[in-house]
Amino acid sequence: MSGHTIDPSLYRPRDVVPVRRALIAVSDKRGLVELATELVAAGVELVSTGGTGKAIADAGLPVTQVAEVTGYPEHLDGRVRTLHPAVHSGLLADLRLEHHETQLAELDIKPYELVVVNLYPFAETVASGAGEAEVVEQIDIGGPAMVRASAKNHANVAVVVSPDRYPEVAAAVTAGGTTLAQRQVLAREAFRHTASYDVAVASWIGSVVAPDQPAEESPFPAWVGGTWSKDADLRYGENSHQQAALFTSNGGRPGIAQAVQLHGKEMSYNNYVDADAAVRSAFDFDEPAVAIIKHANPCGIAVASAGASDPIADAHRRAHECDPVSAFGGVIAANRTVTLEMAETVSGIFTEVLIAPAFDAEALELLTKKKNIRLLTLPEGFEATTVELKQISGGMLLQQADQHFAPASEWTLAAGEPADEATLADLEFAWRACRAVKSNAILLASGGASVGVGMGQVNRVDSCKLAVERAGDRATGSVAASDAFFPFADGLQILLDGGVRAVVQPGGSVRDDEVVEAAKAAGVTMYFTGERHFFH
Ligand SMILES: NC(=O)c1ncn([C@@H]2O[C@H](COP(=O)(O)O)[C@@H](O)[C@H]2O)c1NC=O
Repeated sequence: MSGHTIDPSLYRPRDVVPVRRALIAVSDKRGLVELATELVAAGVELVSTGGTGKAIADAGLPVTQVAEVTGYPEHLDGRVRTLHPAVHSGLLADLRLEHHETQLAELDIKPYELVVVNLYPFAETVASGAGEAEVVEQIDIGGPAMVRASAKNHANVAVVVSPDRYPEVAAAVTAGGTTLAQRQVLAREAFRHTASYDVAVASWIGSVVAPDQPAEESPFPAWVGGTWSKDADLRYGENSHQQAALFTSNGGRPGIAQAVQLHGKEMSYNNYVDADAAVRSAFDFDEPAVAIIKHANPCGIAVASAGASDPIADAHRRAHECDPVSAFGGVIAANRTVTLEMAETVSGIFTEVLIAPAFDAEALELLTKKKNIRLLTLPEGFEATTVELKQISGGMLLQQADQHFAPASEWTLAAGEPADEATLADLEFAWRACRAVKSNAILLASGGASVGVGMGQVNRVDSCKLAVERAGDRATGSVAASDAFFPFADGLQILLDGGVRAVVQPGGSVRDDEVVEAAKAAGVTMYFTGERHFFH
């Protein structure tokens, strides 16, 4: 049977509801005694579950244990405590309806006007690495039931799921009661809370207890849930006629969305997109590295040179030298603390955003003098994304992030002499750096720094032309990486004509022979990696 239909004329209006009786069952006991003290002072009768009731009683305040209300002791190891009509009828009675009031009186059940509940720490227990049995016991049943019942009945009951709301609710109670508008907002918060909680439970059971397929068949469950909360409305989206907002994931890994802004104007939509690309690129390296991004593509990536006195400053200087024209107004990510020396260079260049794990105090002091730069630190616990999501109309695509990287030791020599150690290191740098460049990607590098980047072209020939043109004289003697194979020898020929001396690419084209012949004819070393790094 679906829900009852009630004649709308039967509802008696109810706005301010004075609070006489409150049900409190909280796992997180922060602020509990303060709240209980204010409620008791306002003449409210408190009913509580075991631990909550004990904490209130220990503070010397009067409280009734819920077992006295239900007539049943808390049993089955606490699985059944509040699941009883004496509780739930008191939460669900719609006192705008005369017959609900009558039925409640006939059953001798007293209504609640305030419910304060927070749930067992399910997500925290999962995160702690606890075993299945322990996690199962942290699936709160009675709590969500009370929260949902009270939120449904917000015409009569105020439901509080966060200690942040205690002061305002206590003030309302003391002032004579909660208003309908207040209860509506609390109900909204309550349903979002239980929805997020159930998504966490459903995700855990579908990934840990009963995966839809064995992990070797698919790491993706047949159902994916997630909830996000709005962190900020942004000034506009990609363009000024598009509205946009930043949402942070509830319970996901912290990333750019949780970055802490230390200085500068509000982050824009494009700033977030570029900061994400910058971090993706710079944090792909273990050694000190800097990436400079424009329109989601790197216009300079470098690692510190061996023996540099200030490695991160050195990496930045060399990343900037790749393409100073494009770096104007860029978004920079550094994978190490920003030093004063790096700050001195950055402060001379118009930069939109600089994001790093931290800033030295002198660096921060210098950079905060610049009005236009935004300075951000990455959140604690930041880790690169392992699963990527792309929205398409009617659905989304999920994929594992491109985290597999074949080192030089796994490559095959396809043409020319084996590269010496320094050249091999440069090729490995170029191969890694090019996977942060939108396809078709060609990246020329020298000494652990990009010197020419050809990105996002619809054919590889144009990417080769771009990379060589941007590198200018620096193309001569550089090494090149191509994110996917050369379908013909024409693109490679542009690199060879530009003076590139070693190339790394996946190989695998039906015309590999032609490509290899062109490299051999030019006396150039070429390695095949056997894997590609498309990035769209
Ligand atoms: N079983 C029940 O009927 C039940 N009723 C309330 N709880 C939870 O018990 C906790 C409070 O317990 P205590 O007051 O004992 O610390 C709250 O997180 C509340 O959501 C229950 N626990 C789990 O389902």
